[in-house]
Amino acid sequence: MLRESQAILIVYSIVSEASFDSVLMRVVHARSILEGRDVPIILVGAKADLENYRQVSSSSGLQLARELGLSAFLECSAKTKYQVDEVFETAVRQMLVEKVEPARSTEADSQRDTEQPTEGSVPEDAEEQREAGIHTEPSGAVQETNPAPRPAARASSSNRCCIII
Ligand SMILES: Nc1nc2c(ncn2[C@@H]2O[C@H](COP(=O)(O)OP(=O)(O)OP(=O)(O)O)[C@@H](O)[C@H]2O)c(=O)[nH]1
Repeated sequence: MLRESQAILIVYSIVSEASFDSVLMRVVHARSILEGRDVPIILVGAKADLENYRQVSSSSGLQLARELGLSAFLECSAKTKYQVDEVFETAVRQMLVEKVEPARSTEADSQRDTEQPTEGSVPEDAEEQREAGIHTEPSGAVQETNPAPRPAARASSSNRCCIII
């Protein structure tokens, strides 16, 4: 299952430092199974409604995602539904730009592809972060949805997303 995934969500709980500490191990494990395939890995901090019990800051989540070269970082709450849709939308968006099937690009396609803005690594500067799609939510939660640059491609009907909790 993991081997055939086209997007991977690695989920920890913001109220459990132990679950956050296990992220590195889970990313290493996922990458070892992917054997070099460039599959987007998205880091998700769950139980974001439990702000009063928070053990892992949003900035720690974002920093780890950056350090590990992950594709995106978000926090969500299954209980309140906060950003749950965004997690899956991000996964799908990332899958659609992933090299799922080599695109048979036409001249028009290649022209369009080269006109798209180049998305890069996560900047430190606040203004650049805003432009890059990193949002600071009213709750203070940081959402980083800017993907690392990936080749344009076509989605296949058999796209799979694997969630590691
Ligand atoms: N407050 C809150 N509780 C949640 C959320 N998601 C899950 N839970 C609760 O966390 C407990 C475990 O949820 P599960 O869905 O079983 O998750 P799990 O990964 O199997 O279990 P844990 O590792 O114990 O969290 C249950 O009591 C859930 O109701 C959330 O977003 N907010």
